[in-house]
Amino acid sequence: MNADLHHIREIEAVSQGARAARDPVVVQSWLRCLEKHRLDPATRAEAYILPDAELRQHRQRSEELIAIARSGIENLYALVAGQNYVLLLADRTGVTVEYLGDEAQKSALRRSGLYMGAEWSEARAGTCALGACIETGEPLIIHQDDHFDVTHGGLSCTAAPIYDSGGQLTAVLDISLLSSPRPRASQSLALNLVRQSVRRIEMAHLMAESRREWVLRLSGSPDFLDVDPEAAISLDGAGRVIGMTHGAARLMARAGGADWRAPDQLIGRKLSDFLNVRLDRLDDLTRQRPAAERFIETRDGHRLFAHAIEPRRALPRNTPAAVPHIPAVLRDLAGDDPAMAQVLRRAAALASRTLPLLIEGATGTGKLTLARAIHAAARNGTATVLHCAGLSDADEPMIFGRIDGRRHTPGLLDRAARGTLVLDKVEELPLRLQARLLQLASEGSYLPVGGLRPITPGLRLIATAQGDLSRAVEAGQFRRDLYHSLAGATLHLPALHDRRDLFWLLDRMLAQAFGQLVLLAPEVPARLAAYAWPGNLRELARLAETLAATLPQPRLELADLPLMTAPSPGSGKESVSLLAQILHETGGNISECARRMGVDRTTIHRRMRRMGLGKRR
Ligand SMILES: Nc1ncnc2c1ncn2[C@@H]1O[C@H](COP(=O)(O)OP(=O)(O)OP(=O)(O)O)[C@@H](O)[C@H]1O
Repeated sequence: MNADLHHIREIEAVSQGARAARDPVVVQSWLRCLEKHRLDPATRAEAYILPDAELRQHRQRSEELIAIARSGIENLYALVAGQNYVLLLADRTGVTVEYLGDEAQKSALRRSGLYMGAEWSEARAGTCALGACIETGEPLIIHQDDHFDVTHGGLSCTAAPIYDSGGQLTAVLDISLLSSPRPRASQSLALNLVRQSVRRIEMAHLMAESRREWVLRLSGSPDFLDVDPEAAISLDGAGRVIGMTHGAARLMARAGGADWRAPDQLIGRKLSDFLNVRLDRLDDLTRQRPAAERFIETRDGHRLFAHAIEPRRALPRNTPAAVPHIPAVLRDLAGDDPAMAQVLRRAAALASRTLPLLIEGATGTGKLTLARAIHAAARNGTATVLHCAGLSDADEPMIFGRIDGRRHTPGLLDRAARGTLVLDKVEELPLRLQARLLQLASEGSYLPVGGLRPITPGLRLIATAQGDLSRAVEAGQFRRDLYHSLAGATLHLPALHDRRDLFWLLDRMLAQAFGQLVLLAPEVPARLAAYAWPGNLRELARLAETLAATLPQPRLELADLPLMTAPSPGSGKESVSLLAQILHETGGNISECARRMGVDRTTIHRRMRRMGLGKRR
């Protein structure tokens, strides 16, 4: 019987209750394919690769995870170098958002779906390691004809789930081979490696999140406790669990008779429900004492070794969990605006990493300013800006330097070494220079003009683009490979008319330019809010400068404003005072009103008095 037919018959037999000589996870996945996903084993489906725009959305949602997982993935890839393994990081829907594979095998890998953007959900691809791992939440191997669809019958795939610190499955790490030895057991080492990488990724994630909390790291043996622990738990000031690695979730579930699949049975509970540890004795478990003396017991009687790590800045006991630290250079870029707060939180998390960043936004939204602030927040060296608009092929030596015989004329990249290179308006880069920059973006090195040996300048790359760079890719104006290399993480800056901190920004700009606080007449805010600000922050900054030069006194009247004719999209607020409107929307809640307008409560009271608005209930 032909092998494909044999495979289909085996699946049919399993569906009718026959016992199969297969790993039970494979059998259960086959049954899900038939019953839940309604797939037909006789229908072949090639690997599905998402269109670019959709992939981009998936990558954006996973950016922080990719940033944290990247070094773990790279280490794993280095461990299996030369053995034809491909590494895929998929989000929780099964879409590959990060990929490391051999360039030489690229087209074969793409055809087989071991590639960026491939969707490996069980519902789409049938039994496969990524899909089955998402369905079961467990590490597993799907080897050759374990795959439901015969199309994937040559692949051997091993995957382990990555859980976030709240206990939710957030991604899957997969290590795959296009062709592998016949015995399934050949992949046992791969399973251990991928498990270990995932454990370290989760650990790095938890540690990055928990700088201001106590973290308790645990291990069955004291030997690797301080360098490579098995599990970790973060705690609030009252000794309640606020975060955990998956290893810790399993351990606590076992110790406390809870279900690790129900994280709410673990998060928020007292640590003492699971471990015999007193919160006031955590100090005894720090590295002040030798690891072998730091043992504790679980509630179900297992001995573990523990390593308690103090909060970076201790919080008073019983205070709620602290907000992540955002360096002042970044915090200074916005008032109280939720979209900006999110951008700045992500920027702070990404600042100290080497991952290339892409900052997108309309003209004047502050892309270059943000790029410089990210550099200032974390890196030594200088931030060098390459203005891509107006560059031509003739600028190659200016950028890459030139080697004539033994003479090296350094270029901009040499001068930028060990700092940050900002590629400003990268969408304007001519195609030839895009090709030249690809090596820098993907491998970190470049060839000077006339040079034979690549130079590795140790640069962090930040690119800025006006609008959506993926559109330029789709229009064939920007290289796709360069785009993927640059967009390690993407930050989107909102347009000014969508920001809630317009008045905070204006107050600050006017105060700086005028030398003291400038009061706004009651009608002014509504007029400013009704305007579209097509030039965004640049336009606001210019307005502040002009006003500061022309205002006779520190008070801004409607008549002082220039003619501003572009109405804000959908605002219709021209005739309504913004303050009155927000007061109405918030039911007269002064604090909320102050928060929304990006000013303090006294300012609201003062403006209300000036506008003759009584305090409403
Ligand atoms: N966070 C901010 N607070 C106050 N002013 C800002 C801020 N960001 C930018 N600006 C002002 O806006 C101007 C434009 O900023 P920037 O050059 O960073 O924008 P951009 O998005 O890179 O612009 P473009 O795409 O048009 O080159 C700056 O010169 C500065 O005056």
